[in-house]
Amino acid sequence: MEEYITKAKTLIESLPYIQRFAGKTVVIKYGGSAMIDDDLKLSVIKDIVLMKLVGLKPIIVHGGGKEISYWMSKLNKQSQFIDGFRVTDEETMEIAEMILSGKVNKSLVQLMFQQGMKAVGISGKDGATIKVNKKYINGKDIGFVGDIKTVNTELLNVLLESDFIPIVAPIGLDDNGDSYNINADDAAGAIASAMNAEKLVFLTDVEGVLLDPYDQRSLISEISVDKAEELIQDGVIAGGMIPKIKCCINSVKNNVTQVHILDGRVDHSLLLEIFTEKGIGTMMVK
Ligand SMILES: Nc1ncnc2c1ncn2[C@@H]1O[C@H](COP(=O)(O)OP(=O)(O)O)[C@@H](O)[C@H]1O
Ligand SMILES: CC(=O)N[C@@H](CCC(=O)OP(=O)(O)O)C(=O)O
Repeated sequence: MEEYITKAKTLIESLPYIQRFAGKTVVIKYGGSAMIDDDLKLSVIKDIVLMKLVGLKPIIVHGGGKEISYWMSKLNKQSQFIDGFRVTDEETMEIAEMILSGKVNKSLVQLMFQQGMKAVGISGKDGATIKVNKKYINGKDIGFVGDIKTVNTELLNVLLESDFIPIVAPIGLDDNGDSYNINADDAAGAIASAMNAEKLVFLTDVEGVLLDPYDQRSLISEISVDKAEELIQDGVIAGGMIPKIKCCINSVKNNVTQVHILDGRVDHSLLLEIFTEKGIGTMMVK
C-alpha cells in the first residue's frame, strides 16, 4: 500500500509542472551516451513521449559525434576537433551528413513510431531551417563547419501545429546552397532562441558543469553567465563543454527561460528535471 501512495504522490507532484509547461516549447539536445546505449535511448524517447502526451511541444535536436567518428575510423579517417568543433573536409562532410541526417535521425523517428508517436525527421537544410556562414576559429579555416546565421521557424511551426514531434539533424546550408556541419549544441541553442522555447535541455555524458572534471562532487548546480565566462577563461570549462556553455549563455540572453545541462546516463533524468522538484545537473541563470 505504502508503495502505491508514494507512486501517487510522485504523479501529483508533477501536476504544477504539467500546468506550467502545457503548450510550451521545450528543446532537447540529445547526444552522448544516451544516444548509444539502447536502454537509455528508449528511456529518453519515452520521457519525450510523455512530455508530448501531457501537452508540451518537444523539439529534439540530436548530435551523433561519436557515431561519425566511429564511421570515419572504419574508413581509416582520423577525427580532429578544435575547441569542440570537428574539422570537416569534403569527405568528412559527406560522412557527417549520411550519419546525422540519415542513420541517427531516422532511427529516432523510428523509435518514436514504435512508441505510437508522429515524428518528422528533418535536417537544417529542409525548409532552409538553418542558414549558416562558414566558421573560422581564431582565423583558422576548419572546413565545412557552419556558424548559424538564421533559423527559419516556418517548417518547425507547421510540424508542431500538426502535432508532429520535429527531430532535427545539425546540418545547414550557406547562401550558395552548400552543406555545412553544425555542432549540435549550437543548433539546439539557436532553435530554442528562435522558437522562444520555455526550456532548453542538454543531455550529455557528465553530471553537469564540474569545477574539477575528475570529481563528480564538484558539480555546479547553478551557474551565472559571468561565472561561466570566467571558467572558460580559466580553462576549467574545456573541450566539448565550451560550445555547450556558450549556447547556454546565448540562450539565456535570448530569453529562453530555463537552460539545463543534464546527465543523459541517468535513467529518466529528463523527466525528473521537468516534472519534479528535484533540480539535477547544472542550471544556467542570467
Ligand atoms: N568543467 C567541465 N565540466 C564538465 N565537463 C567538462 C568540463 N570541461 C570539459 N568537459 C568535457 O566536456 C564533455 C561534454 O562535451 P561533449 O563530449 O561534446 O558532449 P556531447 O557529446 O553530449 O555533446 C564532458 O564529457 C567532459 O569531458
Ligand atoms: C561541427 C561539429 O563539430 N559537428 C558535430 C555534429 C554532431 C554533434 O555535435 O554531436 P554531439 O552533440 O553528439 O557531440 C560533429 O561533427 O561531431
